[in-house]
Parts: sequence; C-alpha cells; structure tokens
Amino acid sequence: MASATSTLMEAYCFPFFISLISLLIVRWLIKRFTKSEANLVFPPTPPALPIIGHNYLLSSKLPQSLQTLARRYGPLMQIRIGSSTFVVVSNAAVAKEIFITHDLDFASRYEPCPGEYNIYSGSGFMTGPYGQYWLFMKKLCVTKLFAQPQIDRFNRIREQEIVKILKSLMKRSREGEPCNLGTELAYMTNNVIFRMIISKRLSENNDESKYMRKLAVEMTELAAKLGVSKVFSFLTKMDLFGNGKKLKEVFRRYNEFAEQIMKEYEENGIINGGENEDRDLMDILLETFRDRDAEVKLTRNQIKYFVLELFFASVDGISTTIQWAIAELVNRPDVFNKLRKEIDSVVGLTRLVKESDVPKLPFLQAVLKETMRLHPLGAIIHRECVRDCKINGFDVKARTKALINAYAIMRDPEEWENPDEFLPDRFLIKFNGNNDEHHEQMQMEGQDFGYIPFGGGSRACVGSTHANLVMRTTIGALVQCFDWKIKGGEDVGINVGSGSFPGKMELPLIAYPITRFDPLN
Ligand code: HEM
Repeated sequence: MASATSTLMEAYCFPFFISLISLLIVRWLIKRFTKSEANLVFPPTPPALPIIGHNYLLSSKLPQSLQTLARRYGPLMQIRIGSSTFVVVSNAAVAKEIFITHDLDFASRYEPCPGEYNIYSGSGFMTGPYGQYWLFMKKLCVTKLFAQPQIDRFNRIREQEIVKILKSLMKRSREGEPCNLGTELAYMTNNVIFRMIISKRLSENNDESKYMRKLAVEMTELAAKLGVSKVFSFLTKMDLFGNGKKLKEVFRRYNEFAEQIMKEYEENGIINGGENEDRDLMDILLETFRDRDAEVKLTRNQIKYFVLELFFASVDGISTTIQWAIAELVNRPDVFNKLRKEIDSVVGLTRLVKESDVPKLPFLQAVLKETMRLHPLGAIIHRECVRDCKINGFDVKARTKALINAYAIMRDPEEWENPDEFLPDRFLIKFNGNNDEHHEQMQMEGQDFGYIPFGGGSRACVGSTHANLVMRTTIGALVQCFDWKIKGGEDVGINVGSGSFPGKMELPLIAYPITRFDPLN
C-alpha cells in the first residue's frame, strides 16, 4: 500500500514540480524583460497601425515625408515599418552623435535587396555590416584605390571624357537639336568609372561600357519595381510580379561579364606595384586577391560585387548632381553669369577650363556645394545600430535601423538662412583687401554636420574627391562653352522625383546647347 502511494505521489508530484518551476522561470523572465523595457525611454513616435506600422504616413517622396513628420516628432523619432524599427535623424546635432560620438555603434549597413534575389548576398562592402571585411576594404580604398596618387592618375580619363561630351553637345548645337542632358552625363560618368576600373584593355571598347550601363539600369529598374528602394517593403519578399526572379537573372548576366573581364586580366598579367601609370582599380583588386599575406583573403564574388557597387555609387550620383547644377543655373541667370564671369577671368576664352584651375574658382566650388546641399543624391543615409545606446537622451536598441535624413538636415532653418533657396554665395567668405574684394570658399567637409552630402564618420563616402573633381570641371566646362535654352519654356522644373533615387529630378533636363565657345577647334 505504502509503495502504491509513493508511486502515485511520484507520478503526480514530479510533473507538478516541473510545471511550477517552469512557470516561475517564465514569470521571472517576463518580469525582468518588462521591467527593463519599462525603464527604457524610446524616441517619440507617431501613432502606428497594426501590421503596417507607420507605412501609411510615408509617401513615395520619402525624405520629404520624413521631414514633415520630424517637424512634429522631433530630430530623433522612431517609426516602425512591417517588422523593422527605424530611428530617423533630422538635425545636425543628432547626426553628429551618430557620426562621431556613436560612430562605431552605427557603422553598420544592411542589404536592401533580399538575399534570394542577389547572388552576391553577404559579399557587400557598401551594403555590408561593420566587420573584418569592411575594415579591410575601407583601408584598401583609402590607401590605394582612391588614394591621391591613384586619383591623379585618372586625371587623363576624366579630361578625355569631358572632351567627348562637349563634342557630342557641340554636334547637337550645330544641328539645332535638343539633348537629354541626364542621359549624356550618365554616359560620360559611366565611361569614366568603367575606364578607372578596367582602363587598359577595354578603354576604347564602348560596347562593353554600354553593356555595363545597360545591366546597371536594368538592375535599378527591377529593384525599384520590386520595392527594394523602400528597404522595408514587406511585399518585396513576396515577389508578386516575378521582378525578383528577373533581377536575379540580371545579376547572373553581370556575373558572367565580370568573370570574363577578370579572367582576361589574369591571362594577360596584372600590373603590380604602385608606380605604373597604367595601373587601374582591377589591377589593385586582383593583386590583393592574390596576396597570400593579406589580412583578409578576398573572394571573386567580393571583387565582382565591389565593382558593381562602385558603378551604383558613382554613375547616377555624379551625373544627376551636374544636371541639378545646370537646372539651378538656368533658372538663375544672375548666378549663371557670375559663374561664367569668374571662369572667363581666370581661364579666358583660349582654352578649356581644367581641374588645375578649380582652386582659383571659388564661386564654381560654391555652386556645386549649394547644389549638393539642396539636392543630395544620398538624401537618406542608411545605417544600422549594433549595440544598445542612448542618442539625444533616448534609448536605441541594437539592430534598430537608422535613416539619416540628409535632405531635411541640409534644409533645416535652424542651420541655414532661406534654406530652400539656391544661394551659392552662402559658401563664400569675403575678404576685403586694399584694392578689391576677393572670395574664398568655406571648407565644410568633415566639420559641420549640417552639411552632409557625402555622409560622415567612418562610413563616409570614399569617392568624394574623385566625384568633386568630375563635377566641378564638368559644370565649369558646360557653363564656359554653352548657353542653355530649355525646350518648351524659360524655367526648368526643379521638383524632385520619387521612388528608387529620392534625389533625382522628376523630369529629365531636355535643353538646347548653344555653343558660345569651342575650345576643341
Ligand atoms: C555626387 C556623387 C556622390 C555622392 C553624393 C555620394 C554620397 C555618398 C553617401 C551619402 C554615402 C554614405 C555615407 C555614410 O553612410 O555616411 C556614400 C558612400 C559611399 N560612396 Fe559615395 N557618393 C558619390 C560618389 C561616389 C563615387 C564616385 C564613388 C566611387 C567611385 C563612391 C563610393 C562610395 C562608397 C564605396 C561608399 C561606401 C563607403 C562605406 O560604406 O564605408 N561614391 N556616398
């Protein structure tokens, strides 16, 4: 009997105790979790809807809609889209916290394109997380790929491509035809980066450069249709219209193309060592790939994806910024004439403006600065927080994504007088000498977080020096050589477009170039 009772006790008591202990552990966990969450103070947030969160508050013009929300919810607000939480940064002081105080906490990025459509998923540098690979590539960019000697070496390519676009525009001028300036410029910047990467064997082979452009355009269009641009679109993963599948196919075609180029380099011998004038970016990448002592062993996929990222980073950014500059200048004849006067006085009308003239052209530099302030191509800078931290007095949890609204920051009335007006003079410092007045341009980069067209902190743009060289000289040449008449009216529409590149113009700039000075004759 006694043994029957004890068996019964064992049978009932053991599960009972296990359940009790589990319950206590769960209660303790919940209590602990809710207690710490309750102690956290998250940034202000607008009212959210179930499932979609704050998506209903955002238009296709993302920077502008976030700017409007920030006016109500402050310079650091939190929003939720689908299952992702974002903090949105909208003033210089908070941007400084992200770029300087918490630089390493926010030195990660996330891949916008779902892994199932991107055959290089996990090999990204621009879109990759902070880590060994990113550190290694950043060092390679700074010390070799985009170091000053290498940038100087590409001077010839930049100047030759500017001459090519001028020839094309002069032909249009002779024929009385308008041009789509955006297309002409994208063709030029595509050639520049293509030749910087693989200058030797394919430099005169325009078909390959065109093919690269075609692939990049297809990828951009498919990514936009898929909703990748929105980063957070939960419909993206569902691929309702098969665009994800098509995107993967374009990646595959690019992979074949890039692999063929790499093999050609390997068969013909890469140029080692730093002094050779013909050494290009592919030489440096393949030399690093072969280096047995390198801290990180590069893979072929990492090289191919890096090259693709360079195309995306440079082509549209540079061409669209130049387009915006010309649009703003055409709308402001007084500013256009002031710039032309400066170029004429320094360069004259006997030769084309060139890179070495730029230090003596402060107003040209100011025009570009003001263009990038009003129309930043990186209108939203994407980052990800890697550990819990406090920003602007609020708690931000690890894995929260950050959207730094460069568009709103560079139009913040607290930082800029008449923030929506195109006033390049704001970047000039006047010096009154004995005889006359002269100007120098303000140095903004890296010090002022109200001005962040190239981002900031350790993940800032590595191509800014090259981009500035191309943009300044091209704008100078377009103003020196042509008068511009707009097709169908006096003014250029300067509305921003929507969708994948929030910094792009809504309509292409179609204009008649009228030759005023032909330095090529
Ligand atoms: C008008 C032209 C350009 C603009 C407005 C621009 C802007 C930017 C911005 C805003 C970022 C993000 C910075 C951050 O997160 O703080 C960036 C990153 C980057 N840019 Fe540019 N960029 C331009 C041209 C170029 C060019 C020509 C190249 C290369 C040839 C380039 C290569 C890169 C790379 C590799 C990164 C990623 C750096 C990293 O993650 O560490 N960019 N750029």
